[in-house]
Amino acid sequence: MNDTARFPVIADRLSKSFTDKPVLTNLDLAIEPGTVLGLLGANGSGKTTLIKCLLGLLRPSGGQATVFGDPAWDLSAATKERIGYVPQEVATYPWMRVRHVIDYTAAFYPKWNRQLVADLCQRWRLPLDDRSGTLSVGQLQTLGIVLAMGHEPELLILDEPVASLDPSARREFLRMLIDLVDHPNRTVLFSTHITSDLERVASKIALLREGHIEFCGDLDLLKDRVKRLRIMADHDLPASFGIAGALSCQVDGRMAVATVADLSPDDIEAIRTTWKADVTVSDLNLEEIFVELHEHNAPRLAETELTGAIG
Ligand SMILES: Nc1ncnc2c1ncn2[C@@H]1O[C@H](COP(=O)(O)OP(=O)(O)OP(=O)(O)O)[C@@H](O)[C@H]1O
Repeated sequence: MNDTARFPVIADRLSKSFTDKPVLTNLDLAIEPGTVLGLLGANGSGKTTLIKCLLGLLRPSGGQATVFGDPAWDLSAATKERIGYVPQEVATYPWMRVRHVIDYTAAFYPKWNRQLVADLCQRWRLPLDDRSGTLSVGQLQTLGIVLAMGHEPELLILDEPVASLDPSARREFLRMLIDLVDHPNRTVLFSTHITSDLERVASKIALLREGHIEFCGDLDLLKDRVKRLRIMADHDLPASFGIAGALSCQVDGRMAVATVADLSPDDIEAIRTTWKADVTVSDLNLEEIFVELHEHNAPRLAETELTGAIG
């Protein structure tokens, strides 16, 4: 089986620049079927650009992307029927009533699950008789989700779909997402800044930084790779104290707190003996890892698998 048959979504050395500004640079990504892939990146890192390139809404400057084997820039109607997309800003015809927006969208699809749509509208209390132009931002976002779900897509691409949802609507949405992927061939690409949502529903995480996918894999693997060390030496540490490859390191007298990636147990033992120090190792949550990587302008994670667990 070739890769395009195995992976519903592939980006192969995908690049996208706007005039002379590179946003994506030789980006590689392959999403396995049945995955909820959480896409995480700083504002302006290129998440929407990547999503639009995958959907054929932007033409790449280099490389290529395929969705269900079709070139993303030239998706067939049959492939489009297998995709649901919730954009960052949902646009509808503002003069249409909500129920007419739904009927109008349903008319484009040979298969439409009216019961599912009715259930979702009821759960989210969508005012079906209101004109869509009068909906609040959050209501419009739920309508966008309903419209993307009606044809029961195999691939659902969500670009910050929950930013404006209230906590109960967000919880409902996450529950629905969990139900949705309880199906071996359903795949979800989910871009959001709400890391706790990703910890709840994402089976894999892709970190987008500096135009590349810096890490793509299980959240647990990412947590295994990035750890916090608290080092207490028996004498003051020099201001120049550092750990090779540390993402960040703060020194205060005898104590140092460092965030490290891919440090081996031998490296930790070396710190203990060199500095006659107690070293405690702790886990970080996804938000802390994200902040470490972005706020401290940390070096990129090496694209290697961890060879030995730290701890
Ligand atoms: N049509 C465009 N023309 C010029 N520059 C653009 C265009 N679209 C996006 N950009 C630029 O590309 C960069 C990436 O934007 P993009 O919207 O993909 O980021 P993002 O990661 O989705 O951000 P956010 O998290 O804030 O939504 C930004 O610097 C943005 O200004």
